[in-house]
Amino acid sequence: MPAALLIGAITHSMPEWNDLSSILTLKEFPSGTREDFIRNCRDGQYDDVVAIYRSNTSTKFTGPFDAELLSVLPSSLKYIAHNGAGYDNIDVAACTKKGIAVSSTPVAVNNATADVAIFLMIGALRQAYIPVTSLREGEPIHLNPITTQYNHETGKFLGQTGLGHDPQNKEVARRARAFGMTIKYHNRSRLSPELEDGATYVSFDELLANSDVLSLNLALNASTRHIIGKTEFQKMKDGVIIVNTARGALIDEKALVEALESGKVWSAGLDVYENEPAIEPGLVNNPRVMLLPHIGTMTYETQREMELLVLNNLRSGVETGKMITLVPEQKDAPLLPPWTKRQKATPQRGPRPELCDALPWFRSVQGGVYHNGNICWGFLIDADCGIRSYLDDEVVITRVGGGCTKDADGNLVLIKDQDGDSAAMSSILNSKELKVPVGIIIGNRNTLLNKPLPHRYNVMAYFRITHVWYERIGRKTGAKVRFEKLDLGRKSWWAAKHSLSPEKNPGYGYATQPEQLRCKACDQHSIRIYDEGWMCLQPSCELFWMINGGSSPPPSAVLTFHEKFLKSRLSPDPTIQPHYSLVPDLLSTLKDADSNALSKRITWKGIICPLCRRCISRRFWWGWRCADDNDSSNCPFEHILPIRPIALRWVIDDMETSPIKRALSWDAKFMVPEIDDVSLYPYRKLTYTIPGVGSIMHLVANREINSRYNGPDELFGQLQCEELGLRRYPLAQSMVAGTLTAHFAVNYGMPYKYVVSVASKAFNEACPPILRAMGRLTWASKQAVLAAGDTFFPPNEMLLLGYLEDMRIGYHDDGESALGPTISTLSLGAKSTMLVRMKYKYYHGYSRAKNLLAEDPVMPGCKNYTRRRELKARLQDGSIDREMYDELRREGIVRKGAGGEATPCIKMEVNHGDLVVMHGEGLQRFYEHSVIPDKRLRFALTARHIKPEFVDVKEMEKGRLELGREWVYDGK
Ligand SMILES: O=C(O)CCC(=O)C(=O)O
Ligand SMILES: [Fe+2]
Repeated sequence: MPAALLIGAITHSMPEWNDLSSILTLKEFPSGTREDFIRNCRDGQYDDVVAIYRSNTSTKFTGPFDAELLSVLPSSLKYIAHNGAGYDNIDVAACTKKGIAVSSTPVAVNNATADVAIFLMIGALRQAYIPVTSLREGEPIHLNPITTQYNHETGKFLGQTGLGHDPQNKEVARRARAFGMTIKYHNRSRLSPELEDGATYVSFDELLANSDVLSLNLALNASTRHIIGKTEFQKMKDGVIIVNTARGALIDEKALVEALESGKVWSAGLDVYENEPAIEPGLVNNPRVMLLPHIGTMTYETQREMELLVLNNLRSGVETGKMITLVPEQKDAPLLPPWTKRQKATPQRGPRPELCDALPWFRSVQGGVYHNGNICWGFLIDADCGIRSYLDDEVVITRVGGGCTKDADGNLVLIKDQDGDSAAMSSILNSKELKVPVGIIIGNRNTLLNKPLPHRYNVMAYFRITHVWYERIGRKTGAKVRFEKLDLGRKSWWAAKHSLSPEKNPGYGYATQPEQLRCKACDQHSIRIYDEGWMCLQPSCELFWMINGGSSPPPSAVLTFHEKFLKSRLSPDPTIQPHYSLVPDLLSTLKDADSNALSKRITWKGIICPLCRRCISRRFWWGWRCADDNDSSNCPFEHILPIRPIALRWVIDDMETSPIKRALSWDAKFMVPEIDDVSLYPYRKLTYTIPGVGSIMHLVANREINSRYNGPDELFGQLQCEELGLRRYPLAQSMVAGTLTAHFAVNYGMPYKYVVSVASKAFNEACPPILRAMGRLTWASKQAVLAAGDTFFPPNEMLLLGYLEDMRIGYHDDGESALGPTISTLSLGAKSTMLVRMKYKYYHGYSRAKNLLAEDPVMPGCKNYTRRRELKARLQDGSIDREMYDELRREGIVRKGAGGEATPCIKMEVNHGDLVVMHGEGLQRFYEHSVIPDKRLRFALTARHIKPEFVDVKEMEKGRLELGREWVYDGK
């Protein structure tokens, strides 16, 4: 069991901490020194720790969680649940880099801290310290010498400053409003009206100049340290009142002392200090300052609420992979877009399939445009953006891919004119018309940014399509598109460090419009794109691509974009909203999903790692793991789904979960089996025989068979309770490296080369349901082999497949040199359709590459059967020679297109409990099969005999299987 470590103490929620012991080993470091703590880490005492509970108070035992401390913390650590609204004693950036999630307690403290802020504000306004102490010191009532400057708060401005959406601001504001104060605030960006709640947004300087009371409610970090210092005090009103309940170091304390002494600041109310626990003597000695010993959150309710929030964060991290109140730096992480990794030498994981798995708005594993329903949702810019492309902080200009070939120098050149008719182009035009935001991904082969990109694929942002037009590219007409970032309110992650934010960029603006002229030949408007001059952009116009309506095209292929075209911006439009999250958070939707939801298609799609933001495909039955199999240094994130067994009732529609006896009718398009209700009673035995090739025996189960003790009904439940080791592997032959199979698989017994990447599991490690199924499969194989009059070799290998909604196995054969001729399958759960068809090359007599088969078997049912059989007969009787034979056969090759696949000859509905046995080597050699389950949970257990001479002796042991009495099946 993984462990959690408590540093320091929990005062009010010890029972809840102890409750965690059901999922975690609990360890404690109640007090000590940094040296002690580091020693414990180095000694390996915390090597199983995945989560740490710490607080601002416990910092005195360990010192800050800085890079030094992080370097000794165990590599298993994934979550730091911090108790405190401030967390400046944690190096969040270093944590993020190491894939450690950090949470704080922002909300719990709001009310208590806001109370203290108001208490200090009134105390400071009335300079309460003076009368309070004078009374205690025996001064008579009414002889108090001070009349406070402010005797009523009405009408005073409360200037608040805050960065980020800190709800504490709101609580202070709400209280201050009750005293009749007006609220102004400053933030990095303006809040939405409902968060603003009547407060006025002003610049930082305005806030300083107009506030009567300035209350600080913001987090401390490098850019907010000393945000109030000498210069800021100078900008303030004379007699201003300063309140600080956030962090001491926001104010330069020495400057505050000076400002108090000079009278610039009338009084101050402080709960926090720059160098706690030390306090600047100039403050302690000044009776106009109200001082509190950092009591902002010191109420029982707040303390308990904070502790519970920390524990909930910790639990949620461990159980779901996501903390509830992650620190904002990790929440937004604008500098960490979702990404996929560079591909390794062995393509275990392909970057492109992982990207497309995780992003619903970019499911295109090939090509640069993702469109669906004639709408473009996503766009990839990688190596080839074409000539005259452009990229800056907010604008992307690129060609629309497709229609290209490589020339002798390896450059892509257009081979045909582009127009609005292609599916990609029309989807782009639609998205422009319908104002659909398009997500853009940038690949690291793109050189427009002029700096290295962090990952193979990087998600940029949502963009709007502003212009689509045509240009002359080489000898052809090519389409171009200009995108503009949707959210101009914040700087892009790919922007250079020192580049200006969009609002401050000179020349940028909604007022700037590209120039537009009407063509004198075609009377159509075209915008001016290039500095070199205006050109008509209508491909059909005689003046298309002629500079300034003259008779010559631009002098050079390299052109400069016109300033106005680059700088113009569409006005912001709040009605334009992306259809999908740019960074989807699938995990958050699965927290309370039931088992049925967990078998849905969406849950076997990819997620974005909440720690390192990598796109992760679902490779494991149990959930997602970020790290590669053989790469332990990687991100520690994994998410285990709370999978509970799905009832048979949910996957089978038949009224009582399966018929007493199945009614039958066959579609005349397919082969009709031979029916035998007697020899394997209570099974109905259906046999499909392809003469000279092989046979398929379908043993149809029924309710009686399925409901028996340890029968299919129970097996279906039992399999779901075991950790079977099911996972998805990369498809061996795939257009895109790393594409995973659309089903989960695991092998037991004799290993054979079909399984490339994992050693199979030995039968002596197999759980009872596997062995029980093996008993059934052995029985079924034997029936089929004996019926065919062949020698029976008991199966010594099993492949277990798991299918969730929409998973399937496409056409394939099971024929490998190591495999014997008999393959039997037990189906459990949802019904499926199994189709069998002749392989392409035997169907046509030539391969997909149009190479003639050396030996064409010319089987019944193949294409042009009569003609091909006749030709073959003529070759055999010597009336034509081989050359002639080949020449005549070549005439039959379909020149264009795929030539079509064979139509399936056998179609079976395979139900829960049914057994299917394929027997005959030719069935795998000449035919192929596919299985399409009925969208719900299904298992298929396939057993074969692997010829021992093909197996490594060291592995032989795994295939040893002596079916004990309890596993043997008798056919009932
Ligand atoms: O899912 C099935 O029923 C059969 C799967 C299959 O064809 C195979 O395991 O090779
Ligand atoms: Fe198969």
